[in-house]
Amino acid sequence: MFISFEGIDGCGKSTQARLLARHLEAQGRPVLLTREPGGSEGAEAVRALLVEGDPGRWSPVTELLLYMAARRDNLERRIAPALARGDWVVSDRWTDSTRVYQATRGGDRVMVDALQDLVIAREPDLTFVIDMEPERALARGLARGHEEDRFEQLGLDFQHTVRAGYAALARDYPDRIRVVDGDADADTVAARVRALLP
Ligand SMILES: Nc1ncnc2c1ncn2[C@@H]1O[C@H](COP(=O)(O)OP(=O)(O)OP(=O)(O)O)[C@@H](O)[C@H]1O
Ligand SMILES: Cc1cn([C@H]2C[C@H](O)[C@@H](COP(=O)(O)O)O2)c(=O)[nH]c1=O
Repeated sequence: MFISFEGIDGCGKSTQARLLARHLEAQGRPVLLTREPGGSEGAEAVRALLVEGDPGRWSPVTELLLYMAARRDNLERRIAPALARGDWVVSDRWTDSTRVYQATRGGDRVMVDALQDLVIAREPDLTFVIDMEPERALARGLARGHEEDRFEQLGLDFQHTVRAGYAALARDYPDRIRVVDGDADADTVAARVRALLP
C-alpha cells in the first residue's frame, strides 16, 4: 500500500506522515517513511539544488525535470523495492505536489502528466491532503519562532493558490484523494487520517 501526504507548506504533512508510519508499525506492518523531493541518496542531493537553493535559479521546465529525476531515483531505489517486499510506503509528497506547485510556478500541467506517465507511472493508492488556511499554517511557524523562509519568499497568495490547486485535484481524483481538516492538534488530525484508512 502506497500512501502520500500533501498540502501547503507548514500544514503538518511531515508530522502526520510520521504519526501514520508509527501507527502502522505498531500494528506490525513494515513501513518505509520517505519524502519528496528526497528519500534516496541521489534524490536528497537533487533536493539540495531545489529546496535549499535559490528559488529563481531554474526555468519552469528544468525545475520540473529535477523534481521528476529525484522522484524516479527514490522510486527505483527505495519505494519500488519496499512495495515489492509487501511493505507499506508513506511518502511526504508525491506527484500531486508537482501538479500543484509547478503549475502555480508557471509550469505546464500537460507536461507534468506526460512525464508522470512516461517516467514514474506510479500513483499512490491513497493520498491525504492536509488542508488548512495558509494564515494558520504561518501562525504556527511564527509561534515557534521559525523564520518561515518559504512563506516570505513566495508569499501568502502563492500558498492560497496552492491550497486551491489541491482542492481542484481532489475533485479530479475522488477515488484516491481524501481531504483532511488539518486545523486541530496533531493527535486529532492523526485520528482523522486513521479513520479514513481502508
Ligand atoms: N496539528 C498541529 N498543531 C500544531 N502544530 C503542528 C501540528 N502539526 C505540525 N505542527 C508543527 O508545525 C510545524 C510544521 O509541521 P510539519 O513539519 O509537520 O509540516 P509540513 O507541512 O511538513 O511543513 P513543510 O512543508 O514546511 O515541510 C512544526 O513545527 C510542527 O511541529
Ligand atoms: C515534491 C515537490 C515539492 N515541491 C516543493 C513544495 C515545498 O515548497 C518544497 C518541499 O518542501 P517540504 O518541506 O519537504 O514540504 O518543494 C515542488 O514544488 N514540487 C514537487 O514536486
